[in-house]
Amino acid sequence: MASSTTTVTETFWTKWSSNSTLSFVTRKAQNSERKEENSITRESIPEGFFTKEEVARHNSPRDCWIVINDKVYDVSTFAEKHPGGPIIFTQAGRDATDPFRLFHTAKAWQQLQEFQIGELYNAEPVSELLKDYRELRSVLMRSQMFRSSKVYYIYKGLSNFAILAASLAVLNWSTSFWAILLSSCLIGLYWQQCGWLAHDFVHNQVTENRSFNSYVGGLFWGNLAQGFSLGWWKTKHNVHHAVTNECDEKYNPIDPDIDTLPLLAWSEDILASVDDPFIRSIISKQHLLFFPLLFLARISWMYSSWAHVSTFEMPKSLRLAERTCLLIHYATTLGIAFYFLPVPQALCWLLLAELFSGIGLSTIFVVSHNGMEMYNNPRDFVTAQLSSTRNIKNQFFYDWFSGGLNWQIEHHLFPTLPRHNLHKLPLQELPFNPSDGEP
Ligand code: HEM
Repeated sequence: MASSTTTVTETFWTKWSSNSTLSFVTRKAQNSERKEENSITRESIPEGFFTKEEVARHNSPRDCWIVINDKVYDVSTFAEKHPGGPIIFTQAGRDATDPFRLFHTAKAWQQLQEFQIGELYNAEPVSELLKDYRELRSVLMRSQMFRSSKVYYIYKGLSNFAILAASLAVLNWSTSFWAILLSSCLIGLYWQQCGWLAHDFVHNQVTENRSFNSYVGGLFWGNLAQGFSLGWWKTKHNVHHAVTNECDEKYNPIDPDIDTLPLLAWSEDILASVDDPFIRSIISKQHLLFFPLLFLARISWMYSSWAHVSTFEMPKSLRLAERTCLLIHYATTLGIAFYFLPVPQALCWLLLAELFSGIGLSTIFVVSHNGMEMYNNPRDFVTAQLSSTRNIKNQFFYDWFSGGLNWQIEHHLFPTLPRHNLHKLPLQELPFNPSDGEP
C-alpha cells in the first residue's frame, strides 16, 4: 500500500514542474469549448441543468450561485449568514469544489444539500492535475496525516515561553544598549513565533475541535500573546487562501494580502489601474519604500486588529473576549518595558521589538507569494495555488523561523495539515489505513 501512496504523490508532484504548460493547455481547451457552448440555447438544456455561463452570471452577494462537484447551489439567501463570513462571495458564479473542501466539516457538506438547485450541464471532465490533487488529499486523510501530534504543539507552546523568558532574563541581567537590542529582538521573535502558533490553531491543524482551536488557541496565542485580532486575521487569511494573489479585471485585489495600494503595487497591471499621479509617484519609489515598510508591518496589523474589534459587526461576547485579550497583551508588554527600563530606553525597546517582529512576519509572506503571478483570470484551485505560491528550500533554521511556512505550497494545498507533517510531503512512505475514509 505504501508504494501506491508514493506513486500518487510522485505523479502529482511531477506535474508541478510542467504546471504552467498544463494550465496554458487547459485554458486553451476551455476557451474553444466556451465558443461551442455559446451556441447552446436555454431550450436545448434539460430542466434542472445550468451551463457554466449561466452560473457565472450569478456572481454577486445578493445573487450568488456556486458549483460543487458539478452540482449547482443557490446560496443567495445564505451568503450573509454563512459562519465563515464573506469569503463565500469570492466563489460567486464559480466552481468552488476545492476551496469548499479546504474549510469544511461534515456538517457543512450536509447543510449544502439544502441549497442545491440543479446540476451543471455538459460538465467538463476534471483535469488530471485536479484529479491527482483530490486523490492525494484522500490518501493523506486515510493515512492519518491530518491528525496532529499534541506533544509537538505542547513543545511549540513551551519553546515560545522559553523565548519570552530569555528576553526577560536579558533585561534582568543588563540594561546596556546591547542587552536592550538583544532583548527586543527576542521579544519580537516571541511574538512572531506566537503568530505561527495562532496560525496553526486558526487553520484547525491542532485539534479537531474548531471552537477550541479558535476561541482558546486563537485567542490565547493570537490576541493575548501576539496582539493580533483573531477575527480580523482569520477572515482575511482564509480569503487569502481561497483566492491567493487574485485581482479582479480592474486589478483591485480580491486577495486582501496584496491590497497594498497606494504604497505598493505588485504587478504592472495593478500599477496600470492607478490614475492618480500622486499615488503613481509614491509607487515609483516602492523599491526604496519596500524594506522600511516591511519593518512597519506589525504596527499596521496591530492597528487593523484594534480597528476590527472596535466595530460592532461581531457577536458581543466575542468582541469582549477579543478586546480583553488584546488589552492584556498591551498591558503586559508595557508593564515589562517600564518595569525593567527607564522611560526612554523602554520606548526604544518597544519600538525595536515591533520593528523586528514586523520584518520577521512580513518577509515570510513576501518570499512565499510576492513576485509570484498575480492573475485576474480565475483558474482551477490547484493551478491558482501553484502559480501564486513559492516554497523555500528547507534549512533547519528557516523551517523553524518561518513556522513551517517554507512549505508554503503544501500548506496552501492542505491548510489543515499540521505543521509537523508538511515536510513529509511529497515522497514519504505514508502509514496507510484503508478503513479511514474521507469525511
Ligand atoms: C452552501 C455553501 C456553504 C455552506 C452550507 C457552508 C457552511 C459552513 C459551515 C456550517 C461552517 C462552520 C464550520 C463547519 O461546520 O464546517 C462554515 C465555515 C466556513 N466556510 Fe463555509 N459554507 C459554504 C460555502 C463556503 C464557501 C464557498 C467558502 C469559500 C471557499 C467557505 C468558507 C468557509 C470558511 C473559511 C469557514 C470558516 C472555517 C473555520 O471556522 O475554520 N464556505 N461554512
